[in-house]
Order: sequence, then C-alpha cells, then structure tokens
Amino acid sequence: MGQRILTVNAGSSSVKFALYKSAASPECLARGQVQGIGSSPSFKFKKGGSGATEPVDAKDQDQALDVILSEITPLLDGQEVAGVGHRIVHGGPLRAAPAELTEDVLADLATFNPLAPLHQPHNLSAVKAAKRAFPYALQIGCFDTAFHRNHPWENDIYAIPRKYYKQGVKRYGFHGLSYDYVSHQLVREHPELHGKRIIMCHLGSGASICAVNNGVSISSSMGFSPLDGIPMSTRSGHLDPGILLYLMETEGMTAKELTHMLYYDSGLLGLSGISHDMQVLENSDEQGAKEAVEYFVYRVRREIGAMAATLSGIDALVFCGGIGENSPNIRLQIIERLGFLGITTDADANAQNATRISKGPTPVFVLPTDEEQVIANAVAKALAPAH
Ligand SMILES: Nc1ncnc2c1ncn2[C@@H]1O[C@H](COP(=O)(O)OP(=O)(O)O)[C@@H](O)[C@H]1O
Ligand SMILES: CC(=O)OP(=O)(O)O
Ligand SMILES: [Mg+2]
Repeated sequence: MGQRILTVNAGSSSVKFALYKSAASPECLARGQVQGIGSSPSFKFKKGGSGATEPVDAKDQDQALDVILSEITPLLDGQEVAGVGHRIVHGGPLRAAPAELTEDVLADLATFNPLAPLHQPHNLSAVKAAKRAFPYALQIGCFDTAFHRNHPWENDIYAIPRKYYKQGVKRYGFHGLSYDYVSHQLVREHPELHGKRIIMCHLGSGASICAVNNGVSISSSMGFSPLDGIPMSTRSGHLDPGILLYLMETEGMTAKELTHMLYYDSGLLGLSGISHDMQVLENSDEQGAKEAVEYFVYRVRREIGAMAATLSGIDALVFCGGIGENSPNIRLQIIERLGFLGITTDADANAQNATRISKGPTPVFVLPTDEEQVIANAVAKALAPAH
C-alpha cells in the first residue's frame, strides 16, 4: 500500500491539487493549479515543481486534471497514492461529513448535477479519472455544503409551500471547506476570537459570504445552488424570481436557456460585456468594467450588512479566495464604507496584502484559504487504522 495523499479541488475556473507525504505525517510536498479555465489556462506550481506559470492546453476541468496527473507522476518518486480526497460542491441534504466515494455514493451525488452545473459534473468526473489513475487508493469526498448543515431554520428555508422543503429545496450554502479552514485558522492565530461572531467573504470566481457564530455557520449568501447571493464571474447572484417568469413568458426561454444565462453569461461578464476575470476588469478603463466592479463591491457590502444583522453584530471580518486574497482595491472599496461596523481601514497594510488590514475595534483580516488541507485531513482520518 502506498503512502501519499492527493487532493483535487475543481472550482469553476480552476483545478487545484496538493500532494501530502502520508496519513501519519500530512506534510504538503507540492501544490499547484490549472487556472484561468475558460479564458487563458495556465499551470502553476505554488510549492514544489518548477515554480513557473506556463500556458497549458486545458479547455475544461477534465483536461486540466489530465495536465495535473501528468505533472505529479514524477513527484511521486516511486511512492503510491494511498488516498485521494475530492472537493465535491453539492452533498445534498444528507451529507454532514466526508464520505467514501463508492459507486452508490457517486450515483447519489450525480443527482445534484443540475444544482451545481459549473462544479458537480467536473467534481464527479475527477473522481472517475482518479479511480482510473490510482485504482488502489481510497477515494474520499469532502462536501462544500457540510459546513452549513446547522443553519437555524429561518436561514435554511424558502417561503414557498412546505412540501418543497421536505423534497430538499432548502438553503445549502457552499464554499464550506474554505470557511471550515479559515474559521479554524483565524481562531488558531487569534485565540481571543474563539466563540465570537465572524463574517467571512470568500471572493473568487464563485463568491459568497458566511456568518459564523461560535464556530458554527449560521447563514450563507449562497442557497439552494451556488447561484444565489453576490454576483460572480459568470453567475448572476441574487435575482427576483419574477425576472425568470417574465423571460419564460415573454421570450419563451427554456430551463436550459435560463440555466446557461444564469451560470455562464451573467455576473461580472454579463454586466461588463468585457470579461469574467476581476483582474482584467480592474485594469480596464471601460465604463462597463467600472460598473461591474462597482456593482460587485456594492453587493458584497450589502451582504456584509445583512450578515451583521443576522449575528446582531460583528467581532471580525475576513477576506479569502482569489479576489479576497489578492485585490487590495476591491477590499478597500468594500471596507472603507463599513465604519458603522467599527471598521477603520489601514490603507498601507491593505495595499501590502497584510494579514490585518484595519485599525478600528473590529479587526479585518486577509487569510489565504486552504481547502486542500481540510480535504487532506479528512483523507488522513479515513486512512488511519480504527482504534
Ligand atoms: N490580483 C488579483 N486581483 C484581482 N482579482 C484577482 C487577482 N488574483 C486573482 N484574482 C481573481 O480571482 C478569481 C479566481 O479565484 P479562485 O478563488 O482561485 O477561483 P475558483 O473559484 O476557480 O476557485 C479570478 O476571477 C481572478 O481574476
Ligand atoms: C461553490 C463555488 O462557487 O466554488 P468556486 O468559487 O470554487 O467556483
Ligand atoms: Mg474555489
């Protein structure tokens, strides 16, 4: 039996991987990603490997995974892979903990493909590819939805006839692996925040806000699907459902056409008409780009206010995800008008992507997320001999 643990995290614009030494010693040996899927894909080692960013031919997440599997083979150095951990975006109503990805579990998870079309099919095809590449490895699924399974009922339900709630039409919430990591890391670094009210903003290609009280998720801006909440790269975020009825009635749009519009043609791309990539929009002088950025900032600020009301206050605010970790400009625009929550921006610290970017009584942190570490821990636990 081999030693190594591999993690695979298929996001909407990237496939991230990490390789860990062993279950007994989960030290990260290498990590990286294929990023920019859908625009200009490139492969980047963040740790280990060549360290360079190189353009790659990866039109979708499946091809991105092929690139990753060929890059990690030399890194295995003759060692076998004992376990592969997968980020699975939708776990449905039942899954509150990681699970072995047997054929039965995979069939159940495939029923959620329509609820997360940018992720779930890629997550599941990554499992198939990993089973082919490492047939003797234990395959473990870690669910984005699991972290949110303890929402109080009013943040779990929609005001439509109750029978749909019983059928699973409820607020699931996503980015749970990221929030699990960030909330624990925050308390490790700042023990005084243990048990406090934290608002976390995961701003990447997909983006959401999460309110945590005493370590437990109370509310997520994402709901039944990863479409809800703030606008994203190509996803609309919150909409009046009346718009969908109107488009169905007046334009005869089908479910398929609406799905495409809401998941692929909306958000930053739809608003700007230029790009889905926040970096491109920030560097553009065009009016459409400026307005898309402004709208994104406004909706994040509005959602932070809603989460503060949900928690009856806020003890810390945290940014993570590709935009949250790397864009001082977006963070600044979001927090400079949050003085009413006790936040005073430290502009210099923010410009340097420092860990703490505020001076006032409510601290604001930038904490790089590590979904891979949460997945690796789950695989290590599953591989550990039973006591
Ligand atoms: N320096 C930066 N400034 C602004 N946006 C950035 C920066 N670096 C990365 N991003 C944005 O982060 C997003 C990708 O975030 P990430 O969390 O990796 O995505 P995914 O949802 O695929 O996991 C892209 O929209 C990219 O434009
Ligand atoms: C759930 C989700 O939107 O994930 P990502 O940000 O990785 O696309
Ligand atoms: Mg992601």
